[in-house]
Amino acid sequence: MEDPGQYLAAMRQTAPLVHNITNYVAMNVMANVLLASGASPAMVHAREEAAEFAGLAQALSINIGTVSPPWAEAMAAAAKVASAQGTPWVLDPVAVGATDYRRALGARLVELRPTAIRGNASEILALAGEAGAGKGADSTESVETAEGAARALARMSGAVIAVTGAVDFVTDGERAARVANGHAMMPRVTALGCSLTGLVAAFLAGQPRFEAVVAALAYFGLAGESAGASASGPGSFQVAFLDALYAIDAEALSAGARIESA
Ligand SMILES: Nc1ncnc2c1ncn2[C@@H]1O[C@H](COP(=O)(O)OP(=O)(O)OP(=O)(O)O)[C@@H](O)[C@H]1O
Ligand SMILES: Cc1ncsc1CCO
Ligand SMILES: [Mg+2]
Repeated sequence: MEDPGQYLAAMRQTAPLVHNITNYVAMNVMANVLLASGASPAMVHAREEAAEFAGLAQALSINIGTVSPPWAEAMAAAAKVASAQGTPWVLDPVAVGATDYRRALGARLVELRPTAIRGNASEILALAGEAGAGKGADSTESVETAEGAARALARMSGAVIAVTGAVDFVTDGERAARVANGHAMMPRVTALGCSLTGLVAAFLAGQPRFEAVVAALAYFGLAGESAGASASGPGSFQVAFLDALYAIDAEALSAGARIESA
């Protein structure tokens, strides 16, 4: 993909308000990731206001990590508004293969037409109806194992599917790309996948879907590489990672992105 940096520049230019209905673990990490990157996050999940707030935002992310029934109703209501208004929204199906409740909720949210779905390999396999229980929120499968499921899920749902792991895979059902940026420390820090889902939402605001998702993944992975070069473990990695998201500009992203069509 030519010039992924333009999508970072466009996102920073608009500093989109990103509405996130996310999990308790991710809230702080994700809000900091979005702020460091140049977006404007708001974590809003009450049933009484989620739909109204979705109507104000430029993008929405929905993450089922610590869901319970009132949150599920807020998620569905917000997703309906976003889809009706043409606001991009991204689903993060955390541990969707683990329980019947998550499987049913995942299927219900997919029916509400997310613009993109971002998950690890086990989650994308499970959401596509294939095996892939995962180990709670962590993947037990490689990204390559989930590529076929990702293509099928893209065609079935109409969403761009991003499967993340050592090398990320993105497809809209027709086109596909691999993003090799990233660092092995990233899965040792909680909620980075969740935070990436919010960032994907931010990049999608007003931008073409496939390109925006690929650029968001490359930017996130490149920040991971930069942080990994100086960190001595997962603790210092988190701090260096926020600094790297802040420091990387459009030129650095275009120079450092490792994207190949697949
Ligand atoms: N082994 C690895 N090497 C390099 N980068 C990785 C590796 N594993 C994950 N990543 C990167 O980490 C980021 C988060 O992806 P990951 O697949 O770990 O999400 P996740 O499992 O949903 O995380 P969480 O549920 O903890 O939020 C992505 O940018 C991905 O490319
Ligand atoms: C650890 C964990 N448990 C539920 S959500 C979450 C954050 C990573 O997905
Ligand atoms: Mg996750």
